Amino acid sequence: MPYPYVLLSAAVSLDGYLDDTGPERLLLSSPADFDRVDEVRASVDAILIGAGTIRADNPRLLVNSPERRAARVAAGRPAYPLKVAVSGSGDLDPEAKFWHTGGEKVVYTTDKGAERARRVGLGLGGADGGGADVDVVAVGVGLDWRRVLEHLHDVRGVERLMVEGGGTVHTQLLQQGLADELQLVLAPLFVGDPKAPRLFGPGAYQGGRLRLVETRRIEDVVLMRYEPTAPGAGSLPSAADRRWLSLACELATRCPPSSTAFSVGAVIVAADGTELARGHSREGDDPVVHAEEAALAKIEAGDPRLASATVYSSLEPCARRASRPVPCAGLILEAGVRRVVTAWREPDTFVAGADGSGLLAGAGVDVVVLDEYETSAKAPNRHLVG
Ligand SMILES: NC(=O)C1=CN([C@@H]2O[C@H](COP(=O)(O)OP(=O)(O)OC[C@H]3O[C@@H](n4cnc5c(N)ncnc54)[C@H](OP(=O)(O)O)[C@@H]3O)[C@@H](O)[C@H]2O)C=CC1
Ligand SMILES: Nc1c(N[C@@H]2O[C@H](COP(=O)(O)O)[C@@H](O)[C@H]2O)[nH]c(=O)[nH]c1=O
Repeated sequence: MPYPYVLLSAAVSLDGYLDDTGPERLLLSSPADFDRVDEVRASVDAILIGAGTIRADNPRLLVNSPERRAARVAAGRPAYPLKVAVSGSGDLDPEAKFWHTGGEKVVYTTDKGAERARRVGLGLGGADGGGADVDVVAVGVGLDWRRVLEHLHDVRGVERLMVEGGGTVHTQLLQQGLADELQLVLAPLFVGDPKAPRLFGPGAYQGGRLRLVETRRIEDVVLMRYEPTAPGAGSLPSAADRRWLSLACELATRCPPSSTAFSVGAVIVAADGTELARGHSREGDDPVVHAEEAALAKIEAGDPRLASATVYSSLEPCARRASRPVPCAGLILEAGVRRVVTAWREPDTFVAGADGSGLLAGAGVDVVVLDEYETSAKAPNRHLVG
């Protein structure tokens, strides 16, 4: 199920705090950085915050620039992005500015939280009750982030989601592998108060390093943009899974053309997000080598990282082949890899009933098919499959 692209945005002090404990919101960004944040807001379909930030900051979360709002409208979009809040308790002040400014609003909350929110007038559609255009979505006894993202994508049409904190929300989205990008601004000041909120709390983060994609000086602050790299676990896809699979699809376009074989790309990634190898069909001087085979051949047999690695392949690994004794599904099993992410199930073009995914799953491998990448995986094979 596709999710929106999730962009986490925050500003922190040199000692890692999001705010101080005073009554006013701490301004960490510089004026030009606040303008950059406004630009990012104008580029997204929705902005999400946790109820803690509504209670602490009473934010409006608007696109402040009239020019940017006009450009959105000219492009057929609403002037303001959808505003999204999450709350377990439903302890939401109906007078908060969040509900009375900007465009549409939605709050995801528990069944009990929804009752409480409705008791104070949210979601009732009253002209002056604060519920005017707030959609209160009850999600059951607990809030499952995947369900929230799915709902935002499928029901509200959100393709790009900006998350503006606070720390509780950022921590969960990062730890659950649901963040596509982190935009972090480092401000040259200290908070020094251990009671102040931190950006990231304790818990299980991805091992290894995130990918640094950009640094930018903006007046006296520095913007750093990172992408998480760690594969998901088991059948649950992570945001990084999508990025790696997208790379596999891109590698497929580099294959020497053929009218008798598919063009496929593959990447093998360790559990901590380190790329171990990549390959594509017919690479080097080998006219029959497959992508997964080419990638696996670059890793020493018995490499201890293989047991917890993920193989990304634009087309599912082959189950049978004439040109080699062992098909790619077999090579993956021999290598001890236990997780495969693919975009496209093999059609009957060359081998009838090929079921590499079934073969792998039958041997206990987690096979994840992200069919939203199928079109991209097929692109270099259009002459074969139409
Ligand atoms: N410098 C910056 O860039 C930013 C700073 N901030 C600062 O961060 C602070 C607030 O951070 P924090 O207190 O962590 O609050 P958050 O904004 O992260 O909100 C946390 C609340 O969101 C709800 N929530 C989050 N996850 C779940 C879940 N899985 N299930 C149910 N409910 C959930 C809960 O609401 P409930 O309690 O209603 O159940 C929870 O208490 C403020 O001081 C603010 O100024 C905030 C954003 C950006
Ligand atoms: N303090 C702080 C941020 N705080 C974020 O901005 C929100 C308020 O926005 P607005 O309603 O437009 O005033 C606030 O609730 C929180 O999400 N953001 C940043 O980029 N840099 C900062 O220094």
